Amino acid sequence: DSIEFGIYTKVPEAAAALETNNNGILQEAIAVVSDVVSSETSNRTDFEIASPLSQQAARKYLLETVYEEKDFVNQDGQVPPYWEHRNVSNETEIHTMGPCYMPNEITAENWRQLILQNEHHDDKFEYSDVNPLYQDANDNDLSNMCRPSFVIIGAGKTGTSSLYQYLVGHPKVLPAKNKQVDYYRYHSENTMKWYLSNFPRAQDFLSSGALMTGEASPGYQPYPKIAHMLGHRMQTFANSGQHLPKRSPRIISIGRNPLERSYSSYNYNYRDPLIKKLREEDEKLDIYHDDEWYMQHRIFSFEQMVQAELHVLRECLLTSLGEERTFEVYSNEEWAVPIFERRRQLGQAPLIDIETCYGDVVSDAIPRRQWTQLVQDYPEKIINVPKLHVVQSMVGRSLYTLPLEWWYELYPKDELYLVCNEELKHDTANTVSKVSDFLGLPRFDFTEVTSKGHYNVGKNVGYNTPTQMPVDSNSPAPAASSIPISIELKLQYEEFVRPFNERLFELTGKRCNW
Ligand SMILES: Nc1ncnc2c1ncn2[C@@H]1O[C@H](COP(=O)(O)OS(=O)(=O)O)[C@@H](OP(=O)(O)O)[C@H]1O
Repeated sequence: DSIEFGIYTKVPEAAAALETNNNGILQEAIAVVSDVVSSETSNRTDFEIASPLSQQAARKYLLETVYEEKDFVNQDGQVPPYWEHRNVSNETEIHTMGPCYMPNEITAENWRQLILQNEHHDDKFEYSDVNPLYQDANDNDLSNMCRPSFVIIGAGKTGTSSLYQYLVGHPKVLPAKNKQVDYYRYHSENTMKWYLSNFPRAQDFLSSGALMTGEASPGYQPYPKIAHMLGHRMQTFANSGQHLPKRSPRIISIGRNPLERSYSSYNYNYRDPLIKKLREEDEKLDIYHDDEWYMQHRIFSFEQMVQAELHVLRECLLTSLGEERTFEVYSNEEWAVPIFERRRQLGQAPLIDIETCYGDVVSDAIPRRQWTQLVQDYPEKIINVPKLHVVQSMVGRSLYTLPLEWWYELYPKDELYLVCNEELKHDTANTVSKVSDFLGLPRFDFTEVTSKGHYNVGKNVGYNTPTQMPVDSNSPAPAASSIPISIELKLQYEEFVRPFNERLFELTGKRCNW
């Protein structure tokens, strides 16, 4: 009775609908007025509780309880990813749940409950529980799950952990289960459902009023196939029966002084874990050596490794070898061939997959051609480490433009953003603010968040357990001048990387101080 009272008094069209038996309009009307009705009577009927909630009504609730219109368009007129939605008549409207798939069979009552239940959340977000081994998980049902709105793709050792921690410090950004989900790099055989289970759920968005979540996996950037797969999968699953906008997340990349990045990677991916491992083995035999001893006897120096790699890269990139090998690898990729062709016609630099430069395994002892001489000259030194692909490309991963040229081919230019590590270091809060503006987030003062410190500094090992270092403690990263490399080799290195830096600045329209 109370429902009918509401309809007849508040929505005259519904009365007409009832008379003509037009059930569709009636349902809509019921949903729209149900909150008015519920405030008028505490005795709601079962009929109302079970009525399906229309998108329009759901949005109305959201705006009354969780969001404000101004959340959906920031001070620069930017809309956070996935919140903009064009309806059938091509008018822009806000999508009901932005990056999230609507909970299944949502009714007026359980929608209200979702919001109410979570009103007093305590920053602990829930993540769905999807077993990665369960390959048949039904990707058609992604209800309740939410997509990342940004992905920090790299480069490794440029400050990705810090930038991620700073961004999730924004009150409207929720963290992923781990900073580094690595889905497209190490788990791409898993379902999309598994990937999304690494992000907070629709309930968490509703309870906190968040606008987005995201992740940071520096293993994505170097690989052209990941550049393609990420966009392709996100768009394929965009609709999943719910007509979400067919968009990809925004892509963020950080560049850092190339030599400093190489040195950070040398320490983190090679020297430190290797010393740790060798020392553990020696300790079992009651032997103790200091770091210097290991550096002298068991570990290749930074200088030696840079020299070996530079040799291979010159051979590959200063000739047409890299181009030819890349073409060979990608000539069967449907998505890549037209890009090659178009660039050729426009006279643009050919795309290169730098991984093709390093060649195959030579033997058990020599995992890559570039180290042949080194391993023969110093047989007691060790080159095989667990993250060998990172070590083999210590210089290569500082040639940021090579992979990014692929990403820029595959994503709209205004959905990609380059951060300079040096700006992140010296003008931290401002730099994070600019990234936040790019993401369409409402303006927020990051000073308190960024002053907590630097993450994943120096000797920290483990991508998912960032160490935090106060910003005012001694600056973590060594200045380029204290990197153990001869002046001659440093000059060679710098001369080699310079044209690639320039290409990067031109590509991105942004110049860093190196
Ligand atoms: N705020 C800020 N500004 C500039 N630089 C910073 C910042 N925070 C961390 N760092 C330095 O970044 C290095 C770690 O980078 P990542 O977190 O991307 O590493 S990882 O690839 O995820 O392991 C690591 O470099 P090194 O210390 O030289 O190894 C950090 O010291």
